[in-house]
Amino acid sequence: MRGCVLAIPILSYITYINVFPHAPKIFDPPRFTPFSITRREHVSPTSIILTLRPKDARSVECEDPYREVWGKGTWSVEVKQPELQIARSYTPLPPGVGAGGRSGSGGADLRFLIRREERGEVSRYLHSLQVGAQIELRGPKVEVELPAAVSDVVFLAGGTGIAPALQVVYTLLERRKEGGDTDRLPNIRIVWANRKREDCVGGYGGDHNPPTGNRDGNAAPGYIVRELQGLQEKYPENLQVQYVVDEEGTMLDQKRITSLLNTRQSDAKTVKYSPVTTRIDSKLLFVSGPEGFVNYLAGPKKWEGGREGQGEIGGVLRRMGIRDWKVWKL
Ligand SMILES: Cc1cc2nc3c(=O)[nH]c(=O)nc-3n(C[C@H](O)[C@H](O)[C@H](O)COP(=O)(O)OP(=O)(O)OC[C@H]3O[C@@H](n4cnc5c(N)ncnc54)[C@H](O)[C@@H]3O)c2cc1C
Repeated sequence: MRGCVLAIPILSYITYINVFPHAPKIFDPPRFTPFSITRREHVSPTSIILTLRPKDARSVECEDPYREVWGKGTWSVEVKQPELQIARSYTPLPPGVGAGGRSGSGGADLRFLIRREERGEVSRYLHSLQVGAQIELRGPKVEVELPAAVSDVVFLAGGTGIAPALQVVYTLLERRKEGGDTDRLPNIRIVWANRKREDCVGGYGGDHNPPTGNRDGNAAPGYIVRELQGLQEKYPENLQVQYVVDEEGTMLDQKRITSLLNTRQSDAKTVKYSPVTTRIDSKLLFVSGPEGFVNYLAGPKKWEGGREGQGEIGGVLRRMGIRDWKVWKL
């Protein structure tokens, strides 16, 4: 029996090195891995995109070093602030079709959308760094493993919560298509909510057209909007994106969510107390963004056994009595 237990990992390792003979490991938790900043782009008054490349030249030569984790679902890495010795999580943006494109480094580059928080320790540190600076990352941490059977995804994203939405599109549409799995491409609907138009310039869709006379109507779309538009052009049947902007009075309310979920308002009954995760694997409803955004729409996450868990469904979704969607708070 003992031999059996040992043989399984050894066999898996041999299979792994046969399939990926030169696959170097970029990450080596619990250690941090050094990367350097190769690009720094301002994408709104409060946000930048940083492109990072591993300092180890061997990993840069690797064709697709994050292949395994991209096959799973949404993931994050921790970034260290060396002076304070603290770390925060950030979400790699997938290789883009619009603004970013596949990196010239053979795919080892990682891009991050980073919002500067007033008085935030790590986000202010990241915003202060210039091209050439070194950053240390640890991970990857899979946040949500996407089930094979998924047929419908609704993604409610606030601010930088759009990063995991792009990851879901990448894993479920891009990777599946690349793998020839075109029969299993799900239907994905994203709503990207921002406080200000400057965070999503040029982003219109659904019932939301540029107001006449609006200066932004003709402005070049922002970085992430371009990426979303590129994906929509590539997957017109499978991807819809709507934008809501607080300062323009468009809202992510019960009516909008009801229409996204294709449930009639009269079907939305109040439930008493339902656990967040159900056994449904085919319909996934993500709520991703700052704490206040997630709390308002889906109720707070909860500390369970020393780690942050999903908690109960609360907020708007609880009032709607969502039954046949599996809800994930990110
Ligand atoms: C899985 C995961 C993925 C994430 N992905 C991303 C991503 O891709 N991009 C991204 O930008 N963020 C992302 N985040 C959020 C990120 O991890 C950080 O929480 C965020 O950058 C703020 O960290 P900070 O150290 O700058 O702020 P902190 O120092 O932790 O401060 C947090 C908040 O408290 C406020 N605050 C701090 N000190 C004070 C004070 N003295 N008085 C009053 N208020 C104060 C700050 O203004 C800030 O709003 C992610 C989080 C998770 C959990």
